Parts: sequence; structure tokens; C-alpha cells
Amino acid sequence: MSQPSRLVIATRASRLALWQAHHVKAQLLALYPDCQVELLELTTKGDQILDRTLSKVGGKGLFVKELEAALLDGRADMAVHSLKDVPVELGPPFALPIIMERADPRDAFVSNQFGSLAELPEGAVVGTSSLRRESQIRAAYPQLHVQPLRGNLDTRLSKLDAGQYAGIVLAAAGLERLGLADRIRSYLSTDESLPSAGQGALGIEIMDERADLRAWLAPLACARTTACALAERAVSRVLGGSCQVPLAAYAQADDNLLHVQALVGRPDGRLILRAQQSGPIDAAKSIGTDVARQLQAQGAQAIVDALSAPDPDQV
Ligand SMILES: NCc1[nH]cc(CCC(=O)O)c1CC(=O)O
Repeated sequence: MSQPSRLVIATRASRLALWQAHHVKAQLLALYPDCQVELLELTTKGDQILDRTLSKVGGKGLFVKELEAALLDGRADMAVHSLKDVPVELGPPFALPIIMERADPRDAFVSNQFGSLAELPEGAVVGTSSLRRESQIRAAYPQLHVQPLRGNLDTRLSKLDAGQYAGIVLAAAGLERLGLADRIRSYLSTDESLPSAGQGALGIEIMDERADLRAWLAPLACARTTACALAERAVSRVLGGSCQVPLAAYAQADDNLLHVQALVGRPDGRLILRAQQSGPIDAAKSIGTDVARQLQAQGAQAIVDALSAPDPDQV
């Protein structure tokens, strides 16, 4: 196999995205020490919109489009993404051939006064940026006030420190990557807050036609995480919808057995539909599809469709 001489990684310019791109760069350099690996930093629409909740601005792949433009015109060979931010519709001319080993998929609780959601007094304000977390927190802790929290990880922590929230909930993996794990007071179990599809994993996007890159990048893939991601993303694909929908999908692989759990909730947390199924790991996609169908049989599609209807407020 030929060796790459130069590879360009397109990345968002946020601290988390840069960490992730550097992580891939380090792995590529370990494999191909003579290769020149460069980062191309881009600002995406998702990074520019900080004053409204992400779900309101809507549109899938807010963080992905500018990176894809760089792949299309050849400025970059690959784009590194947090898998959970990558739309399930991704397809030709693009491809997502590499899913890397997953970090901690759980959500984490951060607070300066309290150790966990359960310790919060009645009426305390909890900040979170996702309807998935909001729905599950409201269902388990109806006495708390859940409020939107936007911005990159550093911004969210500074809003907590400014006293606007008693506690906030965000992805453990992001905090760990930024060296902020010491701010985590407790982890939400996956039963308490089922993670979103792909949470904690990184995906590498390329142009579908780049067979050379597929071969070079293959050693970076994690087979187990890839199976989990296939199942989780199948759930999202069947149910459709946007990031305005409280939808969670989480798979665990145990030897050759895959266990898939998913839920669809109402944002107010008054209704949460759940489904789960296990099966052989090589049937990942069909297990995910079955779990989504079970949710549909309980009426989940009506919730998804109602929340995904065009919002006249949307820009
Ligand atoms: N949507 C933003 C985003 N995308 C990826 C992560 C964290 C890392 C990961 O889950 O892979 C985060 C932050 C968060 O949700 O708190």
C-alpha cells in the first residue's frame, strides 16, 4: 500500500473540535511518520449562533456543512466530527467510513454547590443544551426547572460559574477531552439519561470516492464502536426528525451480543416511550431498526413529527 505524503484535516475552531482533530492527527502521525498532517480551521454556522437555543435555530448539520465544503473543493482530505453531531442522512458524495473508539458516552452533572441532580432543592435551575436531556431530567425530577444553556463547553461552564444555574448537564466526553473532568460532580447513569446516538465517539468524513483515504484511515476504526453507532444511527434514521426531538439511542456491545436501548420523549418529560432489543453484533443495523419500529408501535412517530414541523420562528 502506498503511504500518504500530506493529509489535511478540516475542523471547527472550537477547543473541543481542535482537540479531536489533534487526536486524529496524532494517530495518523503514529501510523505514517513521514506524512505531513495539517489542520484547516473553519468557523461553522453552529459556532456563530450562540444567542438562541440550538434546537430553535434548527437545521441538521449546522456544524458539518462548512467542513464538507472544504472536502468538496479539495482544501481538505477529511473532516473530524463528534459523531452525535453528524446527520444520519450523510451519503454520497460524502462518506463516514471511520468510527473511532468511543470515550465515556454518559452525561455528566457539573455544579459548584451540589453533588448530583438528586441533591438539588425544589425549584433549582438546571441548564442543558439538549431536548433529550431536558425531557429525561424533567421526567425524573419534575420539581426542578430545566432551562436552555447554549455555547461551547467553556461558555457553558462560565454561565454556571456566573450563578445562572444551580447545576448543568453536559456530555462527559467533551469535558474529559478538554481536561475539565475535575468539574464533574457525578455521572448520570445511562438509565437516568440515555445518551444520544453516537455520543462520545468520533467519526471521520471523507469524499466517498477516496479509496486511497479509506485504506489509509482503516486502522483508526473501532469495530465495536462502529457496530454500536450503526445501531444507534439506524434508530435515528427510521424515526427521522431534527435535533428538536428528544431522541436517545444507546448500544452496548458485549462480545458478540449487542444491546440497544432507545427512547423518544416529550420535551416536558410527561411522556417517555422506551424500547430495547438485543441481538448478534453483526445485525447491528437491523436491531436498531427494530427498536425504532417498537417505538413507532407505541406512537413515537407522532411525537417526532409534531416537534419537527416547520417552526415559523425559525431563521
Ligand atoms: N452537541 C455539542 C457536542 N458535540 C459533542 C459533544 C461532546 C463530545 C461527544 O459527545 O462526543 C458536545 C457537547 C455536549 O453535548 O455537551
